[in-house]
Amino acid sequence: MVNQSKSKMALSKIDAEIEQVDQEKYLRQATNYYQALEKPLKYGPVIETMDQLITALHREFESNYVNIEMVNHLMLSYKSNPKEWRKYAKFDRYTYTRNLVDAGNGKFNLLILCWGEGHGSSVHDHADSHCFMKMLKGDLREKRYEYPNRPNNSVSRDTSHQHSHEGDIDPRELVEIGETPIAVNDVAYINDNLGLHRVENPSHADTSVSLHLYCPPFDSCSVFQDNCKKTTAKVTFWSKYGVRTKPNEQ
Ligand SMILES: N[C@@H](CS(=O)O)C(=O)O
Ligand SMILES: [Fe+2]
Repeated sequence: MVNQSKSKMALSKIDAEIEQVDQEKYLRQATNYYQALEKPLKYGPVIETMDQLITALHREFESNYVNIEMVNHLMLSYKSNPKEWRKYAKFDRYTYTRNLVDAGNGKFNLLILCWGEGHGSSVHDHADSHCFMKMLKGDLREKRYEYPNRPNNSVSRDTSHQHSHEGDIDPRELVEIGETPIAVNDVAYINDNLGLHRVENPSHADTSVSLHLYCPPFDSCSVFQDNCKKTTAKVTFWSKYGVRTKPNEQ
């Protein structure tokens, strides 16, 4: 009896692990074709509160074949209500903060990012994950760049066959492909196939708050300098579930 339930437990753990690997594989492949959805789906569910959003997201991630359009829809459908997210919104004087709202059973991360006046991120990628970014308060400006040295983009085409000579200026520079303001309740979407980005709060008078969903979750990404130099950066949490993290829990 004990043995039987033990082996059942072991099996279901293996099943769960397989399921996660398959979902991860599926999500990574979907970054090749998924673009973005600007308007909510016509017949999609209406999301009234942040709790409803979180419950609906969990449901969406139960199966391996996550409906990414539905994830976009859910993020779009929720209308920002500061009372619901205030407890996660913790600011730092010097940099934007990343505050974990929900770890999505290991399948996605939902975070609230708090941007002080003029705060911005460096140019970065999203570790082969999907990134949905919904504005909750204030303004953010997103600048996009081509992903350097990635097959099928012009940066790698332009430079891969060139030989550099002494005195040459390194031709590799990040190529900007657009700049978009993101308004409250809008959702911006990016993945590494669409490029890199850098996000900034352009206001010197007001703070901004955004809600980010990453799937699969990641704990490091790449950061790029103007000359395309790439380094790995660990991403940390300023708080988890509304509680400030200690340095060893970040
Ligand atoms: N992707 C960044 C925030 S942003 O600039 O899009 C992060 O998770 O820290
Ligand atoms: Fe980002």
